[in-house]
Amino acid sequence: MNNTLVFGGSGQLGQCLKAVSTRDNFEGLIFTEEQGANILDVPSLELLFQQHQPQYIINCAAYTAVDKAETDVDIARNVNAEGPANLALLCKKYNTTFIHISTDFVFAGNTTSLLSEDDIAEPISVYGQTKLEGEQAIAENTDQFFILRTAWLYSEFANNFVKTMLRLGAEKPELKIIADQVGTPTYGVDLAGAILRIIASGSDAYGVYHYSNEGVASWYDFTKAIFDIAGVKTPVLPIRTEEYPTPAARPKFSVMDKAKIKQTFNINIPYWRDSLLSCINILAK
Ligand SMILES: NC(=O)C1=CN([C@@H]2O[C@H](COP(=O)(O)OP(=O)(O)OC[C@H]3O[C@@H](n4cnc5c(N)ncnc54)[C@H](OP(=O)(O)O)[C@@H]3O)[C@@H](O)[C@H]2O)C=CC1
Ligand SMILES: Cc1cn([C@H]2C[C@H](O)[C@@H](COP(=O)(O)OP(=O)(O)O[C@H]3O[C@@H](C)C(=O)[C@@H](O)[C@H]3O)O2)c(=O)[nH]c1=O
Repeated sequence: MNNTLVFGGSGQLGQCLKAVSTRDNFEGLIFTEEQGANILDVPSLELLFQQHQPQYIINCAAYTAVDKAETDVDIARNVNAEGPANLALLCKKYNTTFIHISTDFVFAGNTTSLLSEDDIAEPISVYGQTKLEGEQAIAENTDQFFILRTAWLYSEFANNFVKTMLRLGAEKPELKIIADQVGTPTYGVDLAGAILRIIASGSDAYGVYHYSNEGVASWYDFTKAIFDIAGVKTPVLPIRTEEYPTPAARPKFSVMDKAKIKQTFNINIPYWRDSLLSCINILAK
């Protein structure tokens, strides 16, 4: 059995990991937020590593408020860059494999071809910049790491775009949603399954991997699908990015190539709309 410390377990992906590990009888995950773990508190982290001698850690902890990060720069950098650096140093010291989650927002989004792991990352937001700094800090401080870049995460847990749209759809007479930002929605339960598969494989094919669901959508397409599946009749109007000003810029194109993770770990990735159906069915219960 692998001893795996999970950080950020109370967040969306952390809750997906709890649900999927229970569903699949995957043993050995230790959810450190239940003991108040803070990835910025190095002495407490060291005690956790000493106590559990983990083979793996999974870092789901992050500062994810994309717009707020533009003004909360120091906090975002602490959590997204300094925290992963702390964990990487301990992973090196304790011979632990580090599984870290990053984002499509490390890319500028000014291309139109599928983004591979080797493509240049040039973030256009503080959130994206601090997440990239976190990736770099990990690679500088340890060799045994898997960095999984994912995108547009949603699930039945915590706050996310699907829940926001269902709420706004019930409150507003119509919604205006950006149609010229294109990416791929990702069901957190699918991503959690992929993370557990990497651990189960025992693989040492360390490095950066892209994982989202299959297919392509704009935020507008995503919203139309949410309403279609959930039976929400509220009209949805497609708009340009300029018509919905936000503090943080977002990539216009962030569709990722998943060939590397599929081939390395023999993973089947569901089409985004199929997974959305599963999630909305659960939310409807
Ligand atoms: N959500 C999305 O759309 C996407 C997310 N990602 C990445 O996926 C990962 C998981 O995201 P998601 O689950 O949605 O994020 P959430 O915001 O739902 O969860 C983040 C978690 O991190 C915790 N946290 C914050 N600061 C600290 C700290 N100093 N020490 C310990 N825990 C801390 C939060 O706890 P608390 O609430 O108590 O502060 C929260 O439980 C992140 O790395 C994110 O960047 C990538 C692409 C898309
Ligand atoms: C609420 C709303 C949003 N939008 C647009 C704004 C934005 O471009 C897009 C998504 O909005 P949100 O702010 O909910 O999503 P956002 O927080 O930008 O989502 C991102 O989160 C981080 C953590 C990631 O890592 C990314 O992969 C991505 O999932 O939808 C509209 O066009 N109309 C609306 O009414």
